[in-house]
Amino acid sequence: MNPPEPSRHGPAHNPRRGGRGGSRPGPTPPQRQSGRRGPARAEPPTDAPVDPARLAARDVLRAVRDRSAYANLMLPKLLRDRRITGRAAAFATELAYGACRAQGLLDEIIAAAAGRPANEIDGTILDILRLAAYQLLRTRVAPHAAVSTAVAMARTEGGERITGFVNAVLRRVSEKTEEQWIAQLAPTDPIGRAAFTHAHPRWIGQAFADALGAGAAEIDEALAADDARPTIHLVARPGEITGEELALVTGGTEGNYSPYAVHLESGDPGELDPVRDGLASVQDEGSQLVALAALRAPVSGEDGGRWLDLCAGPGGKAVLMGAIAAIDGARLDAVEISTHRAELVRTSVKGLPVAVHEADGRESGLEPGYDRVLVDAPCTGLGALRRRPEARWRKQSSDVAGLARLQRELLDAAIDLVRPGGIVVYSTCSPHVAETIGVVSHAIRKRGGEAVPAGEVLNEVPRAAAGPAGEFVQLWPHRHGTDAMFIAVLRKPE
Ligand SMILES: C[S@@+](CC[C@H](N)C(=O)[O-])C[C@H]1O[C@@H](n2cnc3c(N)ncnc32)[C@H](O)[C@@H]1O
Repeated sequence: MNPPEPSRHGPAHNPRRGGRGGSRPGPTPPQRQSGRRGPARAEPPTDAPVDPARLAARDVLRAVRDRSAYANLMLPKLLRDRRITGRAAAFATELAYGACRAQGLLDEIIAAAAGRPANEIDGTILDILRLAAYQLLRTRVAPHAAVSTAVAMARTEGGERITGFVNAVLRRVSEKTEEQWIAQLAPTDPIGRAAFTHAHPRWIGQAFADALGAGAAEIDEALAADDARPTIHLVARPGEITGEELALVTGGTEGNYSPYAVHLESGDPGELDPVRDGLASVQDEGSQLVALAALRAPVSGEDGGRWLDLCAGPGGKAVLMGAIAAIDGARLDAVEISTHRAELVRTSVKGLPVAVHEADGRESGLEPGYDRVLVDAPCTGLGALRRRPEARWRKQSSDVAGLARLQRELLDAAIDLVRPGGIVVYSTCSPHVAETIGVVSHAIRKRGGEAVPAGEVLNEVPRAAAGPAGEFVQLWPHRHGTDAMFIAVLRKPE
């Protein structure tokens, strides 16, 4: 079997794709490509055995489709169970995550090549076609290897009757580059086109464009960054290790904004000593900035050290706030509605001055008078799609209204719980304006108070102003290399 071949998708940028920039289609050498290439014409399939990496990727696609599994939970377990390591593990990861991210785009191309909608193709065969189409269009894998392994998998699934179909569809897919397929199939309006090109549902492209507002011309860049494999972000635990030390120990690079952030290109963070020893954990740098904003924003009068995290599970921000509370002599209450997630918070805050309460944040029963409250609200998660490969194809625009209602209620409860002159930070890992500016503007209209310019609290972060007067912060993968976190800082009227 051919050894796994690296993707053209690099880690830190959107490295797409051979053929962009006007390379002319042409005959393709059968072996590994470097840089641009023309259409990846497939050789006749041979009866190759299928390697463990492709089988693992196929099984992930199947579990995602069949059982609504999460690819980023399923794959690491499967690799461990099957003892797939090294290059093979990296190849399986690239294929599984890449094909999940690109699913909608791949389905349009497969449908065009098959002459029928993707949802009319048997699911197990569609998984195989997606996997092979991904290899043909977005990696340097030799086309004959992509096709022959797909045909071999199809033979196991459906016998000889299906191999001809799979072979014919993939041959048609391989006759064009990704760019040529996009030119043929993409809608012509700018947002529809950008969404199609960067493999996002249209409504998400529209939500990004709405949130970019005056910056909507960046839509291509924004969706491209959201479609690229993200780097791993670690957070150094304050009081235990500095960001600089963590970067040295792990070979990573220090973050751009958070003093605790370290970025790694790849690898399994669970294998790192500082992570094993509880000195560091995985947390997007944008999430670190949320916790920092909650602790840095100036309260009126003395900070009495009574802090609250109203939506704490699984506990990333509670750990960072709790570690700083330990240094500052403060105490944090952490509320979480889900039993399982409250337990995760309990485990991660052990040894810190944090009390975990399993409760509905809208009626927590906690004594009002907090100096600082963080509402890191449940949301659509549209700002963290790059870290959840299949998520963009599962979410529905109809989820937004119900979440916005819950977000307004949680923010209202937070304002009840904070003392006059105290600070409420409202954040979402979604840039959708109905979940961000819409919720905060509603609270200010209803409850009064002022928005403290979040950009002043996080003055090290450039080009992040959002909202009617630029009073909120909206982070973006393409501008900041973080998830698309929204942050508003409110001070309760005295
Ligand atoms: C965006 S996550 C919070 C992430 C967390 N702050 C962290 O950094 O790890 C939102 C959390 O709110 C919880 N949640 C949902 N509805 C809630 C409610 N009514 N009261 C309290 N927590 C709620 C969800 O279970 C979820 O764990």
